[in-house]
Amino acid sequence: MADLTFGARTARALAKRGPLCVGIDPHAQLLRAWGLDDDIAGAERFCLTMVEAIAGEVAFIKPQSAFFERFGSAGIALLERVVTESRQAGALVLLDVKRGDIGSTMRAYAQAYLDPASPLAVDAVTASPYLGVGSLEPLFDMAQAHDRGVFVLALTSNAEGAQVQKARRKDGRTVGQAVIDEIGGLNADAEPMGSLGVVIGATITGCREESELAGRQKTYGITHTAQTTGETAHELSRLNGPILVPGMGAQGGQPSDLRRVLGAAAGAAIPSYSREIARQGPALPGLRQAAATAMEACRKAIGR
Ligand SMILES: O=c1ccn([C@@H]2O[C@H](COP(=O)(O)O)[C@@H](O)[C@H]2O)c(=O)[nH]1
Repeated sequence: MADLTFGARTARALAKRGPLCVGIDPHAQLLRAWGLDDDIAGAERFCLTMVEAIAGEVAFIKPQSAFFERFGSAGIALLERVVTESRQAGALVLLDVKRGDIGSTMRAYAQAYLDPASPLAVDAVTASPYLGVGSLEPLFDMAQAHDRGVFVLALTSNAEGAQVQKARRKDGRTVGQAVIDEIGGLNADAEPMGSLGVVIGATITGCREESELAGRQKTYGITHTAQTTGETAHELSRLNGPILVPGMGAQGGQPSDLRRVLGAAAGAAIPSYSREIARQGPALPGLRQAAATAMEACRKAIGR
C-alpha cells in the first residue's frame, strides 16, 4: 500500500511539478507525423520517447488504453512498460480506460487496474458512471483499500455528451451535476482532498464565440462544435477532489478555459493535453519545451 492517499499524492504532485497531465495516445496520425509506421514497433518508439521526454517533468501521465489495445497483447505489454517507466520517473499514472460495468465484472476491472498485485496496476483510472454511480462502488472500494484514485466522467469534452450529461433530473439538477454531487459526498472531510475526481472537459459551456473554437479545432480535422454558453451552471464547491480537464489544445480548450469552466475550483484542475504536446516530437527538447510552456500557461491561468 502507498503511504499517502491518492488525493494527498495528487496534491503533492501538483504542488511539486505543476498542474499538467500529458496524454500518451499512440495515434496512427501521430506515428506517421513522427516518421514511424503504424505498428507495434512504431508505437513502442513513440511511447518510450514520450515517457523519456516527459514523465520526469510532469505530475500526471495519461495513457489512453484504446490506442494500446488496438495492437492486441503486444499493445498491452507496451502499456505495462509505459506505466512502469512513467512511475519510475516520478509521474502519477492515470489510465484513461473509461470503464463502467456492474457487480462482479466491475470488481474484476478494479482488480485489473487498482490492485497493486496486477501487472497493469496504475495510480488511477477513468470510469463511466452511466450505469449508475453506485455501479462503480467496487472500483471506489479498491481505490480506497490501496490508496489509488478514480476519475468519474461528469461533463465530457465531446459535444455528444451533453445529450445525457445535461439532461435534467426530476430534482432539477443535471445528470452531470448529480454525478459531481455524489462524488463530492464520497470525498467529504478528506484532507487535503479526496481520492475520487471528476472529468470536466475544457470545451464545455463556452463563453466565447463558437467560431473561435471551431477555428482551433479545424487544425486537427475535428468537426464537432462544443457545447455553448449558459447550458449548465455546474457547482463544484463541494467536490473536494481533483478535476481532470481533457480537451486542452487539440480540441480547442485553452488555459483561460480553466477558470471559465471551473471557476473557484480551478485550483483542483489537472489540465490534460495529448496530441498538442506529442506533435512537437520526436525530438526530446521540443516535447519538453511544449510541456513546460503548457504547464506554465495553465499555472498562470489558474493562479497557483
Ligand atoms: O471528456 C473527455 C474524456 C477523455 N478524453 C480523452 O483525452 C484525450 C484527449 O486527447 P487530445 O489529443 O488532447 O484531444 C483522449 O485520450 C480522449 O479519449 C477526452 O478527450 N475527453
